[in-house]
Amino acid sequence: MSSAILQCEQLYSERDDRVLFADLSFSLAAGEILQIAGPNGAGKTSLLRILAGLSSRFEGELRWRGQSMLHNCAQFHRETHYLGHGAGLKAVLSPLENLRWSCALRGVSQADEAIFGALDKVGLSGYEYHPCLALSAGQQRRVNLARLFCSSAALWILDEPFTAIDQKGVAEIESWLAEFKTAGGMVLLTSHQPLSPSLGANVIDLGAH
Ligand SMILES: Nc1ncnc2c1ncn2[C@@H]1O[C@H](COP(=O)(O)OP(=O)(O)OP(=O)(O)O)[C@@H](O)[C@H]1O
Repeated sequence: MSSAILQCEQLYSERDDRVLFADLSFSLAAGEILQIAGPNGAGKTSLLRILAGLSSRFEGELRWRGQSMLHNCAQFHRETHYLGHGAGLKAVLSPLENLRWSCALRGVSQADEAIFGALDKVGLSGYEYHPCLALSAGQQRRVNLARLFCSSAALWILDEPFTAIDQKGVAEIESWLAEFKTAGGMVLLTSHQPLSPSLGANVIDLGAH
């Protein structure tokens, strides 16, 4: 029996009569990281949005834990955390309020203590009560990333998680990916920069599809 938890088979998508990808198949098992690479406009965000359930512009088969997502997409979305390439924050709210709000939206009951812990982990200790509009682009991105530590998702879907992040921060994010992988988590991400070889990530280049 296959150990794959996420299976994507023969995916096809087009935009304005241009084929983004065709006959694209891949799978993810516990502890695997898959990087979707490719030039600007290749369809990386489109693919992640399809997987996150935000777009239905595709053909093909998606399965989660052996079942078609046509039948169990609710379970898939409960077990998945998607971070888009925008910061996805309410600018007038503080990091603490944003995280409380996103936990509530996901139906996760998370004590403020855990949210403070997540903000500390992403280097935002001391910024918990600042309005997000007063944070830098990189700090806003870190608030977004802190959401991952307030969820118990099995799969992280991350669109350009390194955007606006400083060099030390990139290494930190890679260490979080490594921790998550070691704990059996799965990661599907886009990035224009190569990942550290120590992560052992597989790569699919949409430019080649
Ligand atoms: N909202 C939209 N309306 C029309 N076309 C769109 C829209 N969003 C994306 N596209 C088109 O779909 C194609 C794929 O876009 P997508 O954002 O998936 O690429 P990408 O590989 O993520 O690019 P980048 O590296 O620049 O982020 C592009 O040609 C783009 O013009």
